[in-house]
Amino acid sequence: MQHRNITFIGAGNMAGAIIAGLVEGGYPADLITVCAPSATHRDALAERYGVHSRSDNAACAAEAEVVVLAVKPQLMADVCRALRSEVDFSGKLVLSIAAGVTVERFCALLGDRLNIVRIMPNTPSLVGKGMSGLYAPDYVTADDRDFTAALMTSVGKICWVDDEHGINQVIAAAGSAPAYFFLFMEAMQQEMERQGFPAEKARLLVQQAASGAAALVEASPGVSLGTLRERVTSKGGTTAEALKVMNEQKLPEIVASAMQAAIARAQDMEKQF
Ligand SMILES: NC(=O)C1=CN([C@@H]2O[C@H](COP(=O)(O)OP(=O)(O)OC[C@H]3O[C@@H](n4cnc5c(N)ncnc54)[C@H](OP(=O)(O)O)[C@@H]3O)[C@@H](O)[C@H]2O)C=CC1
Ligand SMILES: O=C(O)[C@@H]1CCC=N1
Repeated sequence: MQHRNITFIGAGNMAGAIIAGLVEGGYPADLITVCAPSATHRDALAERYGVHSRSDNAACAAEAEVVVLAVKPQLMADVCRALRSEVDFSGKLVLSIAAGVTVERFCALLGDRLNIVRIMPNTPSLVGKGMSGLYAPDYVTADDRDFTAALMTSVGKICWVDDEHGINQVIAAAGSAPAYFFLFMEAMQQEMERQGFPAEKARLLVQQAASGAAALVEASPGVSLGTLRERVTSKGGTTAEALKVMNEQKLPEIVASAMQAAIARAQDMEKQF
């Protein structure tokens, strides 16, 4: 892949996960700068991955070919206004990983026809197992799209969406989704502890079941998820009883409502931020 000079504005959980995945995947650390007001997170990334750590957003953005906006959505407008007063974004590629801040909003904040790609990543990028949705307005060049795709492919898999609303749907299915699985796994671990297993053993059982199931899905592209489920579910057996409880208590409906709530929140944020 091409290597460009990248500045991350924000050094939090998601920026850190992408930086870790990039550097561990071979992206030159020397080409990455991370900017945040306090030294705590950015210096930890600098120490761990060898990237540059600085506090001056505008100076770092001005020197970069690629600026990754990785602050919380509610701070994005203030951060962008401060950048715009000092940085000329023409000729730069801007990548936003924020939920709920649209291309239209970024153009209003940073300049018309801003060269921007919206990315919706997730934290498993940290271990090279990320899933990112990507959206770019029509005028973004093939070269910039290819660079962004290669960048995010180096920390996981990618999926382009044609319509910007697709980013909100990606949030529901991938950006927020690790937390759904963690909640499910936490509940399983807690029940095993109630059953008398020590925490460490309970976690191991749950962790291996989850990562094994995910690996099996990945290794069986032609097999539906329903079929994989059925292969575990012996007639009259234990799994059938467990799934009966989950269906009686409407787990599929709960999941659907939760995903719809994530999408609705992203749409609210688009109006708010
Ligand atoms: N967490 C996730 O799983 C995902 C998050 N996202 C998106 O990523 C973005 C960041 O989220 P997340 O990493 O979780 O947030 P965090 O709260 O972990 O990190 C936010 C970072 O922004 C920094 N920051 C605050 N103010 C400024 C400023 N004025 N200039 C530069 N940096 C600043 C903070 O600095 P300091 O280190 O000094 O506190 C911190 O490093 C959000 O927009 C979110 O929607 C997208 C997909 C998944
Ligand atoms: O919770 C959030 O808003 C962000 C976006 C997706 C994951 N975390």
